[in-house]
Amino acid sequence: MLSVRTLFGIGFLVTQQSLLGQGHVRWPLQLTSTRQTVLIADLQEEAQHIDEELFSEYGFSVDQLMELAGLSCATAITRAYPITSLVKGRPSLLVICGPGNNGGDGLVCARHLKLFGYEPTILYPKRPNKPLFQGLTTQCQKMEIPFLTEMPEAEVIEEAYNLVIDAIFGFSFKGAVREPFDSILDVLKKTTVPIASVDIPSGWDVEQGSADGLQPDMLISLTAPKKSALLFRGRYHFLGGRFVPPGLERKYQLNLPQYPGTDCVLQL
Ligand SMILES: NC(=O)C1=CN([C@@H]2O[C@H](COP(=O)(O)OP(=O)(O)OC[C@H]3O[C@@H](n4cnc5c(N)ncnc54)[C@H](OP(=O)(O)O)[C@@H]3O)[C@@H](O)[C@H]2O)[C@H](O)CC1
Ligand SMILES: [K+]
Repeated sequence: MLSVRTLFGIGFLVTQQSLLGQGHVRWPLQLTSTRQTVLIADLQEEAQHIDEELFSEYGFSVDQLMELAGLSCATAITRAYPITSLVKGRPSLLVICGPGNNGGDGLVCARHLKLFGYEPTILYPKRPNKPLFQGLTTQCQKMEIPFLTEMPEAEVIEEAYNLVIDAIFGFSFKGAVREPFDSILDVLKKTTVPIASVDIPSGWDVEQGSADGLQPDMLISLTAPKKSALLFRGRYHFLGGRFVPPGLERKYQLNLPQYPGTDCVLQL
């Protein structure tokens, strides 16, 4: 059971509901599980600022961080759903990629999962006309990962796949879901196959979540859990994206937990 604590000099406990009702609660929010306590990127803009500073002030490139983010996701999936635990005859997975960097994380994740012995299939309906995403698509094709041309029905997903990886939207999602992703999310809400969401369950408001939205079995928070992660009710919550320099961690008071040894993921 998750509990939430705000620390405004003195610590006191509040309920999740009352906390989430306050749109402008500032840092730090804590997310406590039986394993770890981590602080949460409270506002959508803060998650975006951290991301921008990694590129502008700290000299990273998008493809570098995306590679580490996608590798974290693939590694976390191997921990939660080892091949030996999968119920279908083949270790088949469906990876659904959106039009932004969250979708890029999904492509990288699919490539690593293939190397780890899984059989991913990708749905990538809206592809940005940028060399980064074209390169990631080519890499997946050369890894002999099939691409679907349309979203399968919920029953087909249930028959064919052990897990759906939701890499549709991350922290830049805003407003009502536009097509084709609206129909895709409707199908995902109907399926009983477990869903692993990259960074944020797609369709959820980054801060407020979504009462009637996806209910993934797994969430892989990247850099730091976002505020809506307080509403995650699935079985597996992992932290990934082990690339935050100490100065940035101090500036945003991230107080990230220690990753064990050389691991790129941590179960929360
Ligand atoms: N620092 C890190 O932790 C890193 C995280 N990474 C990953 O990047 C995403 C954030 O990526 P970003 O490209 O900023 O945004 P998204 O992937 O969340 O989505 C942007 C696209 O989504 C479209 N969009 C937005 N809202 C809607 C909507 N309501 N309906 C349909 N489509 C929507 C938007 O389209 P526009 O037409 O508005 O342009 C964009 O195309 C983060 O969450 C991590 O997963 C990086 O990989 C590395 C560093
Ligand atoms: K997502």
